[in-house]
Amino acid sequence: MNLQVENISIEIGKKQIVDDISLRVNSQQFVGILGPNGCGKSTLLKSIYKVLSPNKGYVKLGEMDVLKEKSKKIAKHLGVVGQFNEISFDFTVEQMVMMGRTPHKKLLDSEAKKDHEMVEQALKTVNLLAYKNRSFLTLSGGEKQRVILARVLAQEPKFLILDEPTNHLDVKYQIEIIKMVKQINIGTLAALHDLTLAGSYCDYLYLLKNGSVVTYGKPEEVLTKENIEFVFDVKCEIYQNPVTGHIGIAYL
Ligand SMILES: Nc1ncnc2c1ncn2[C@@H]1O[C@H](COP(=O)(O)OP(=O)(O)OP(=O)(O)O)[C@@H](O)[C@H]1O
Repeated sequence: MNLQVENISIEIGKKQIVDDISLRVNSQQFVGILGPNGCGKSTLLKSIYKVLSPNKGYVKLGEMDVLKEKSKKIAKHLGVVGQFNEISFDFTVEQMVMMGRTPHKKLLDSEAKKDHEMVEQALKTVNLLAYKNRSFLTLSGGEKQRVILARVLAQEPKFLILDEPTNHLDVKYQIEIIKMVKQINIGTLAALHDLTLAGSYCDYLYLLKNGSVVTYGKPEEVLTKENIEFVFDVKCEIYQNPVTGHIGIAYL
């Protein structure tokens, strides 16, 4: 499924947080949003997954007008991994992942064989099957993040929104999660902080500053020393990593 975001502006308490942003993610593309803390990445993503109403603009997911469509219909197609995954009541890992099946069920539907199979498969993928009866609240930050990803996998989405999906994860799981998401091979829009990771795995990047898009394009077009200094206020040199062949960044 593809995503089209047109002229989104979001004002919160008279402050312009997102200023006329348009972007596109084609189906099967992995697109990254980069920018400093507070530049509006999460706020923009929230407006796409309907937690926040923009003041202006529209969002199309496939043929659906996201801002007008019912949340349940959107949830059948759109999976979201947010930045904070805290919950107040405790659930087991299995119950948390089963919640991903909710958009596919009718009112009072019980859990069918297929739901259990999907949950098991998703837990296997994130390497947490052995944790299925553990209490979610007792997990580490990285384990929680993987459970949330399993919940999204069980949801069988056609498009993914990820807000710093590698938060809390050690280097092994950072890479695994990104690879896993790429393997699902559906349109994905992800806010990321790690520029090297973004440069290695994203097909396309949008670079934000103060709520606006500064530039966009392929990683090698966006991750230049001039753009990085302008947006993040740090000096660096860009090189080709001799081992991976991807973009390397040496901060000065
Ligand atoms: N509900 C709110 N009320 C007031 N200000 C808000 C609200 N939500 C976001 N903001 C402000 O909007 C700006 C953008 O926040 P946002 O969370 O979108 O940034 P971000 O780019 O995702 O940052 P980070 O990289 O730190 O996660 C910040 O200055 C934040 O304080």
